[in-house]
Amino acid sequence: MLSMPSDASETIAAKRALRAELRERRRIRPAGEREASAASLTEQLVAITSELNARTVACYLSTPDEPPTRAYLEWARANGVDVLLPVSRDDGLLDWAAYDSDDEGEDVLGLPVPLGGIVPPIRVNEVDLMLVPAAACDRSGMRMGWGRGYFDKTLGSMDRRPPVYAVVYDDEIVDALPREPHDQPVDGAVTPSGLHRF
Ligand SMILES: Nc1nc2c(c(=O)[nH]1)N(C=O)[C@@H](CNc1ccc(C(=O)N[C@@H](CCC(=O)O)C(=O)O)cc1)CN2
Ligand SMILES: Nc1ncnc2c1ncn2[C@@H]1O[C@H](COP(=O)(O)OP(=O)(O)OP(=O)(O)O)[C@@H](O)[C@H]1O
Repeated sequence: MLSMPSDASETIAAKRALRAELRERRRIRPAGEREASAASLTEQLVAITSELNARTVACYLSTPDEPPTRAYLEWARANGVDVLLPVSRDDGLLDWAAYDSDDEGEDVLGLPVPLGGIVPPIRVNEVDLMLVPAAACDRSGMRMGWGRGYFDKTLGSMDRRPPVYAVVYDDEIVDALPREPHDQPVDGAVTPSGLHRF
């Protein structure tokens, strides 16, 4: 792991290097390991949703390399839990769409999105739980994403924040991450091995 950088440009470079390493690690993660962890990740996502008695959650539609969320999303639909999913905009902000059909398209960055309607942006302020994608998080709760600041801006603009949990693989919880002033912390992480509160 990299040493802690001291100034802003070093921090940005350190994040970039770490993201490249994490992206590669996800890319080469053996399919067998991914599949073996999928069921326990789903159980953990269901457990935190049930524990918080969440009626509405924000989550994401996973890409093949990300910790898989689709089985959880199906559970949510079958159990009357409303789900909002992010749709990247090219101005750096997120729209949110309801998970109300299996039809998928791609957003401006090529990420999977539901083809249901975009909901009024205020709705994300009313969710009971946010399950956010991340590249890594550290034991103090710092989250590092994929480098466009979508979730920092979303979380930074919310005045009443629900519990926010990053969804990552176990080896993506690290001791310390390079940190910039705008970085928004999370309350914990959900991994295949369990729930981690920071
Ligand atoms: N499934 C899923 N949906 C999601 C996210 C996600 O992480 N996963 N997002 C979570 O925020 C948003 C999209 N975020 C993105 C952030 C960066 C890049 C990207 O292309 N990054 C550059 C590297 C930039 C850098 O290192 O500075 C790259 O990968 O080449 C793509 C999407 C919204 N939807
Ligand atoms: N609240 C904010 N207001 C304005 N710009 C921001 C804000 N948060 C982040 N940014 C900008 O977004 C860029 C990416 O930020 P950062 O590297 O922290 O993203 P990230 O957390 O990895 O990405 P994401 O949230 O999309 O997963 C930075 O260059 C930063 O200047």
